[in-house]
Amino acid sequence: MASKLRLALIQMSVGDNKAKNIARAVQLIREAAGGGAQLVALPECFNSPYGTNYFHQYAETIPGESTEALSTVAKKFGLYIVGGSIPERDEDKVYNTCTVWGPQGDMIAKYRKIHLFDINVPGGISFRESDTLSSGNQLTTFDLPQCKVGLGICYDMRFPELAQVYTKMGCKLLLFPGAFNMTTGPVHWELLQRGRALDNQIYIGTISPARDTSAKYIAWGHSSVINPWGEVIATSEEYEAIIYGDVDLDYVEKVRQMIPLRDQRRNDLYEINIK
Ligand SMILES: O=C(O)CCC(=O)C(=O)O
Repeated sequence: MASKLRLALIQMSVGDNKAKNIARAVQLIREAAGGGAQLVALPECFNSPYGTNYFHQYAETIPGESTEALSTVAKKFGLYIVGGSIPERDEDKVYNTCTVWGPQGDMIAKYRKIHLFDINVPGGISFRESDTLSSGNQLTTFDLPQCKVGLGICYDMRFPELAQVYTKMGCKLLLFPGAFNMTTGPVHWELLQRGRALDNQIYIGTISPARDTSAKYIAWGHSSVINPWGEVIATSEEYEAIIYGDVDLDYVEKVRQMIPLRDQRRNDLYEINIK
């Protein structure tokens, strides 16, 4: 089994014109293909500004115009694409949904954010996704030739149980499209990723939109790849950028041999269960 995987994280600028957002995503995916990426990942809400007042307006069904574009471009360049997320309409509900596309243009996974972002930090940020979004109810993984990959979206990263369960399912890479903000981003964004990577001895990739200081919700940026040793191996500032990260699956095993947490767990005293 191949042990190397080149990721490209597309930290793209997202505006209020959906067609332009989709076109920009396609353009940057093409560029990432030229850069040798085997898997390209987009940010949370890549086709719509992030905000409860936008989700219904920008929501579409799957298939729909955004996901059709991803399918076409995945096939054209023979790539895996993790389509960040879009507001997905399904009957009377809207979800924050990530779709994954294989090199033949087929949808190989669909994940609906399971932990909705409802917080209130006085003087900082107050947000209630649950005012307009419904939560998904399923963990989701997909298989690459190199490894199994687990999916989460943004706030999902705060729940260590999710990453632990994915690890138990055999994932060696977790991807979190996410748009942290100017209150929680500076303190929590990198710490959470490094924590999840280190706890589980896996790779983590996060994909943010670029920062737009004129937007109502200002994204933190700083998309990154973390290795199983807890190191940041690729990252960025807040601007639009493609971040390449080279994942080495053999290194996962090396780290697990050096610090053999998996054999030292006290499953006689505690255990993470998969429902
Ligand atoms: O957890 C946070 O601080 C930010 C989460 C978020 O922005 C989201 O889930 O979309």
